[in-house]
Amino acid sequence: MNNLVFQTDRPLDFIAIGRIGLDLNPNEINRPLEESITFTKYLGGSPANIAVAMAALGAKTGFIGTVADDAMGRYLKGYMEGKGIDSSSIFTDKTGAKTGLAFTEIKSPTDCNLIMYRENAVDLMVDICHVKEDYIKSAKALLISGTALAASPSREAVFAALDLARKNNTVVFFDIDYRPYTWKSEEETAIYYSLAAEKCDVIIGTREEFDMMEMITNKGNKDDYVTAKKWFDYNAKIVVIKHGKEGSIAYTKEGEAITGAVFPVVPVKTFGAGDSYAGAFIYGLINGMSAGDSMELGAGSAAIVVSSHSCSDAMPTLDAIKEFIKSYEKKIS
Ligand SMILES: Nc1ncnc2c1ncn2[C@@H]1O[C@H](COP(=O)(O)OP(=O)(O)O)[C@@H](O)[C@H]1O
Ligand SMILES: O=C(O)C[C@@H](O)[C@H](O)C(=O)COP(=O)(O)O
Repeated sequence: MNNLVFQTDRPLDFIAIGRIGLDLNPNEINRPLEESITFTKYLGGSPANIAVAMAALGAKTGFIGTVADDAMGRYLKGYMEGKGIDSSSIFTDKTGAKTGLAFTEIKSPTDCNLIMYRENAVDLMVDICHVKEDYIKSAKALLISGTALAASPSREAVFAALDLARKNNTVVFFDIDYRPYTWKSEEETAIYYSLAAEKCDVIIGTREEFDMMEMITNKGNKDDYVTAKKWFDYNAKIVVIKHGKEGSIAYTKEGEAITGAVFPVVPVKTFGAGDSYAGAFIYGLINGMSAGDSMELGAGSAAIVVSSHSCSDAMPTLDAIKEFIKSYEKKIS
């Protein structure tokens, strides 16, 4: 049981809107990117990764977004379809915009960086006309992620999706997903993030992401509870603040503070922790699990994904997460 109300009579469990792009992960790891020679291409983009995570767990999943009118766009749409994700709202852009690229650098298990190529990024071409009320209404939950607020027309499309979700009792999750690329300034980011967060039921972000979002209204605050409480005065029912390998804490509007489980591992790379955590956490909540149990599922999924070379390709099934948690607990007992 948790404090969210999901409409049970919906054909889809979950829809995400926003970024879908490519991750190019070096095959020669534990060295600077300058020394990496070959790369493996994976589907990437935080909301797309979360959609893949949900589908791997068995959720009926859809996606709203735009892909390039070329081989990379076809690859990404085809990949989603291959995972059983409904692609009826994945549109092919005709303006010549290109797929956003994320080159990951895996210097060591804990020192990882990202270079994003996002000039004229096609994922930011998602437009209000791509957001259909019937589609939003067909799902129990909608996920928006912050980077889609960085520019028009994507910004307006996300706000339209938010309003339609609220009108139709589709529960809205907000993954802050702060990526400095494509934003003009930190102040601009904080303002649009806050306007979106006010409308959301569940907000998920790292401590640093909340610091960014609240830089105008809660400047200098480092207290997780003060952070969470601000959003309960609007529409939030759960606020999750992530602290990397130290774990996470969730606050509920009813006054609970839940410390999330964490299954520390020596990772291959740090990427993908947030997206896999979000996917399994949301899956748990939609399936009636408590916030604490959902956080445990998220932490198990994240431990598996950081131990793998990719994000999207490594998203685990429910059985794989349960098996991982069982064997982890056996190992440390
Ligand atoms: N080295 C690690 N070992 C095991 N679990 C991890 C590790 N790093 C992160 N996680 C899990 O992933 C969750 C989200 O990670 P975090 O790094 O805070 O998110 P993000 O990737 O969005 O920055 C954490 O709460 C934790 O459960
Ligand atoms: O979101 C992107 O465009 C890049 C991702 O695909 C990337 O792999 C990544 O950084 C995952 O983010 P995280 O889960 O928050 O670590």
